[in-house]
Amino acid sequence: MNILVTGGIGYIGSHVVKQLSENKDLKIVVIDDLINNNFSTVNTLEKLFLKENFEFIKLNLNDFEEVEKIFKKYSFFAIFHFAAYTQVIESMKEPIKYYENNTLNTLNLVKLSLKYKVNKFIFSSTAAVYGNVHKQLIEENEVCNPINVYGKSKLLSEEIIRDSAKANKDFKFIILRYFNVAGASLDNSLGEIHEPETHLIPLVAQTVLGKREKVQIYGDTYPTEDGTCIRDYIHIEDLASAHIQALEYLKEGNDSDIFNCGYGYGFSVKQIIEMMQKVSNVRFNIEVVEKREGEPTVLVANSNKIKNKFAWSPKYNDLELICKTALNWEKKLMSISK
Ligand SMILES: NC(=O)c1ccc[n+]([C@@H]2O[C@H](COP(=O)([O-])OP(=O)(O)OC[C@H]3O[C@@H](n4cnc5c(N)ncnc54)[C@H](O)[C@@H]3O)[C@@H](O)[C@H]2O)c1
Ligand SMILES: O=c1ccn([C@@H]2O[C@H](COP(=O)(O)OP(=O)(O)O[C@H]3O[C@H](CO)[C@H](O)[C@H](O)[C@H]3O)[C@@H](O)[C@H]2O)c(=O)[nH]1
Repeated sequence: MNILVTGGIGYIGSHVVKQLSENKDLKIVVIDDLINNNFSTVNTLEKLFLKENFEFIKLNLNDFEEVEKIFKKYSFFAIFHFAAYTQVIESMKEPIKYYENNTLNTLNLVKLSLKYKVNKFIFSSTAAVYGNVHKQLIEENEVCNPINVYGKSKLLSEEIIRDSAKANKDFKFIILRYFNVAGASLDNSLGEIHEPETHLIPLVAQTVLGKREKVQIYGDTYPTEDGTCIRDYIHIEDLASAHIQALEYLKEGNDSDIFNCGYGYGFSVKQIIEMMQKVSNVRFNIEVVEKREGEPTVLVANSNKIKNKFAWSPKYNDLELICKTALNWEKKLMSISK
């Protein structure tokens, strides 16, 4: 069974590919343009597979002709579509870049899926599609009102996928709306590599290790207990296993659906910093700076739906473990780069 994974060398895609490697009946074809220069991840993943079960193709999805050749060559059973740009601030400054990569390239993949009858489409969406929801826990049927271009580019992709499924009854999708993904694989073989890094947990880990001078808190006057924003941090291994379950769910003949991926409780920026201080036993400099543009105050998932409909029960919903694995991974990256 051939499976296409776009963005399979990235942070989340690589963990999913690793878990997919446990099923020896699958051939995984990864398309990735290596925008974060994570060549080492290609080697790590290649080692997990028999030669005939894995193929890495360095290609940009905007090369529609080449992408179509790949669809023609393999009759894909399913697609996991991770490839995207993911930086909220950049998306506000360069909207076209985001609509092209995140929306237009998704449209092309859906078009090719319909043409080549690839009927299982698993899409990486984001909690950023919700915008500022004034509820403690966000359900999937909440009205989506994204407040940044990144979130809008993903919501438009969702609509393309949903409308295509409405019009083509064989085409099924699972949209996974990830909350804040964090941590590294427990065996420390894979982790987060972003160029530049913008996510809070790896930035704090890099500060612990002396790679950065200080941690900046983007605003401490939000209407929360300690004034900093709250997010629902999900461990990467649990998020990856949700994808394996999504594929199973479609294989069992279930209908298309949308699922939040989070644990259902949130931590503030200050709580993350405190936990990193605890696990590392290192004090570091902290500076409160301006709020970031396009920043929701609280994003926490109601995760009942995924827990009830998938055979998914999170194993690593432990902030200490998330911070420890993130820190171990940053240590490894630093020792390699020395
Ligand atoms: N990391 C998070 O917290 C988070 C949260 C919500 C949603 N997401 C979504 O999850 C997906 C994966 O995120 P990630 O953190 O692993 O990002 P990442 O940057 O680590 O991985 C994305 C991968 O896609 C590739 N890529 C991007 N555009 C491409 C293109 N046009 N052609 C070929 N390859 C391309 C990159 O080279 C990269 O390897 C994205 O769709 C993102 O929007 C991530
Ligand atoms: O140096 C930093 C970095 C972040 N933050 C704060 O920490 C929180 C988490 O920020 P991240 O940048 O780690 O993550 P975001 O919540 O901005 O965004 C992430 O989660 C979103 C969904 O919740 C989207 O999916 C998006 O792709 C993904 O980057 C935010 O309140 C942010 O303001 C800081 O205070 N200082």
